[in-house]
Amino acid sequence: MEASGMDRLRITGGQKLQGTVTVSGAKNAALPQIAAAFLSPHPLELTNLPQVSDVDNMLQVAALYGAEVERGAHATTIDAGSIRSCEVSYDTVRRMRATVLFLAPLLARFGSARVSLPGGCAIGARPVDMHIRALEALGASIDIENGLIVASASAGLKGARVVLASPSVGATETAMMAATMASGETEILNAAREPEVADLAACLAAMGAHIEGAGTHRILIAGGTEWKPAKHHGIPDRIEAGTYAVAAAITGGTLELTNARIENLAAVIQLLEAMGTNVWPSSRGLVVSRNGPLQTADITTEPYPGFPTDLQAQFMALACIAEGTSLIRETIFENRFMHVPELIRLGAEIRLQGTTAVIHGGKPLKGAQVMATDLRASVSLVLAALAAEGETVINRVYHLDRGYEQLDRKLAQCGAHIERLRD
Ligand SMILES: CC(=O)N[C@H]1[C@@H](OP(=O)(O)OP(=O)(O)OC[C@H]2O[C@@H](n3ccc(=O)[nH]c3=O)[C@H](O)[C@@H]2O)O[C@H](CO)[C@@H](O)[C@@H]1O
Ligand SMILES: C=C(OP(=O)(O)O)C(=O)O
Repeated sequence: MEASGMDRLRITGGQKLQGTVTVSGAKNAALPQIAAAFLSPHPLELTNLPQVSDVDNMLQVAALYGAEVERGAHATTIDAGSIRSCEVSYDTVRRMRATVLFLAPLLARFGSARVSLPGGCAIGARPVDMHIRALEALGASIDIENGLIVASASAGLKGARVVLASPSVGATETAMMAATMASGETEILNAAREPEVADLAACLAAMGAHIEGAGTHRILIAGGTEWKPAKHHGIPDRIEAGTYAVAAAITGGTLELTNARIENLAAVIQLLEAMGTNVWPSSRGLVVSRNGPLQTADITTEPYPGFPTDLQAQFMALACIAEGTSLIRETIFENRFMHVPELIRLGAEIRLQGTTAVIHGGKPLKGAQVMATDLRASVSLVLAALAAEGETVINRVYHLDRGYEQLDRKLAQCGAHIERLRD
């Protein structure tokens, strides 16, 4: 049955999760790769694609530009041979910020593009000034007109040094994609080092691009790519893996996370261990287990390889269970504490002091009706509910469906008492 926007999740807490969870492909790797397909007139086949609504929406937007999109369960082929650099309505793109990633490929391929300026969202204002500065450094002229980013480079983009003011993931991806079609070489300095950036580079390389240094602060891209048909298998979702690791820790259970890549989770594993959870590699991924008491934490979100902002809300739920005071500082987004009032509804004691959350853990959590306004905030409520006494109903499940493939089924298979209430 199709998931509805108004579905709710009912969770009865108290079960120790046991079993195996298969980690899906990374949403945040898939989204830029769908945009990258626009650089080439040849088909790009993406495998290990997660079945999440953000991917569906991104593919729908690709189709609006004229791409031929074939969709399998965990794969897609995007043929951008006959796309147009047209305008897609704000209503279509406002649901997803990642659609701004179509700007660079459209501009690089057609010499002009008009893409809706994405709005802010629940976690922050999220401007795209660094994307724009990067394209300007490559020779584009850019104006903002009636809510649109209007970009042109009639003489083509020219390779250059692009120095990012901070290591933005999206701006690094924009610069890297544009540079593959510029004339000459581009050097991106202060580049984001996230694994999803390196995976985009691997995808672009399979398509014919020449890129060095992705995954480091300095990326070199040779322009003038001769594109070819390509196939790329995306990396597993490190944020989904981290979320299930917290599910094991918060319930005092044991989960094997198949496909999880230890090398992309170093800061997360270090923190789990510091909080009293055991983590070890298995032949298929990693195992996370807790049977002793949880310890408090002192967490600061940072760009990769630091602790990821996309796991901040989940670890806040975990800190609520640890006896004593934990601190969580959010340094990436200015408003990413929307889960705090809802965790308080479940009985947590949390005080906000500017960008720091002070969690007085160890108070018993009790089920309640809750809802959240973004993906990771929602999943933190699911995690807290797994550890809470009694029944929790989480509204607005569509936030979860944006980025978690079959969350309810994966948790139920490991013993969680979780049920999707269809609208
Ligand atoms: C689809 C995707 O991959 N999303 C991820 C990506 O988002 P996204 O690519 O949007 O995140 P960025 O790394 O660009 O943003 C980091 C910070 O820089 C700011 N900024 C960014 C661009 C810009 O032009 N100007 C500016 O000020 C943002 O508002 C934010 O405060 O990385 C974030 C940080 O790891 C993750 O939380 C998101 O899950
Ligand atoms: C913030 C996230 O995604 P997006 O950048 O697509 O909003 C996320 O995945 O947690």
